[in-house]
Amino acid sequence: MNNYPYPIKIRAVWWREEDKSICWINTKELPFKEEIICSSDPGRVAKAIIEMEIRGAPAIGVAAALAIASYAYKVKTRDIDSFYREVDSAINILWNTRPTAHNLFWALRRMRRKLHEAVEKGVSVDEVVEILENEAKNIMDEDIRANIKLGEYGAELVPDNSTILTHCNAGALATAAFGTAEGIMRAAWYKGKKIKVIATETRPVLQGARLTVWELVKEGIPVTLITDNMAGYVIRKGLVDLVIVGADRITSEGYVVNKIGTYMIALAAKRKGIPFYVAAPTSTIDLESTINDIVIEERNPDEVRKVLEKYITLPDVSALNYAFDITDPDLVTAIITEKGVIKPPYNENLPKILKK
Ligand SMILES: CSC[C@@H](O)[C@@H](O)C(=O)COP(=O)(O)O
Repeated sequence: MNNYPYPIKIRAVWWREEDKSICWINTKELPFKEEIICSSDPGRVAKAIIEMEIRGAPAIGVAAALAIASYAYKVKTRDIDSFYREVDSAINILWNTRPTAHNLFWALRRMRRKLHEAVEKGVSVDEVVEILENEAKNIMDEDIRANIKLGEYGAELVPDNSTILTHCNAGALATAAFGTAEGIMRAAWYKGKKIKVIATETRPVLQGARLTVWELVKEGIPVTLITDNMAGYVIRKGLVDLVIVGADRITSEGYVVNKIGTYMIALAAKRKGIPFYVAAPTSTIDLESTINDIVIEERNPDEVRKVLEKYITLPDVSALNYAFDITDPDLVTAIITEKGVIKPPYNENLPKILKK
């Protein structure tokens, strides 16, 4: 297991075998400090997700699954019904952390299904614990493999010597490893394509400036940082050949929910006539949902009033803090998944690809 065709230099979340705990790199501290935290407490992992120590839709899903597996080892009771109730309430704690990232619910549903099936079969608590560990490890490994696969599909769409604009962090730190949008950049880079990246800073949490820049520098891929409000101008000026972003949720019609600011970039790309690609594993696609079901997370307005914990405005000014926005399907050139590149019409082609 774990034979990946490319170097895996950065992991956002992983399993620590010695004490069956989940570990993560605290992205709140990057790029200044590489702090590793390990825990088996679902409440602690939930806090890490809410406060964005762990963030990025696929990473959140993997972390939630590993947290459940780790907690299962710590449950004391050997009575299967009490065990079921305790693990089920841990699932609920993680369920109520961030409302937009589809991968969270997808991963927790998988864990709950395994728990339910095992208990129905009448197996022992120790066996269920092992089943949960295997399922969580599968979710993690599948995420890494999906990113590599979609990275390879996407790399074929990246011209040599091109400049890619990306928004926020859809990198290794937003997934179990390798990244989605950045997975494409990594695959293109390892295949020898000379690419350059323009990264937006991504206010208010600065994932682009703090995380994307750190990752790309570590990889040796040339990166230039811009403020979010420069994106329109650099696209208009012809400094960008293509845009690649990640996604937190994709609806059945092909609406893309991604980091706030994505929509403005998609509009500018359309106007300029350059491709706007969305990179996401199929675990981000929710065929059951339509645009009416999307819940956009609203975070503490203090994130907008502050930069790196320091107020930049009057502390009591009214501020909005939508964490995500919605990009219409007609602005999306293609959705790149581990099952292939999906072109419009998305309402017809998404279900076809997902059934593969
Ligand atoms: C691969 S996750 C999707 C990303 O493009 C992006 O929206 C993102 O970084 C997630 O947001 P975050 O709020 O940091 O969890």
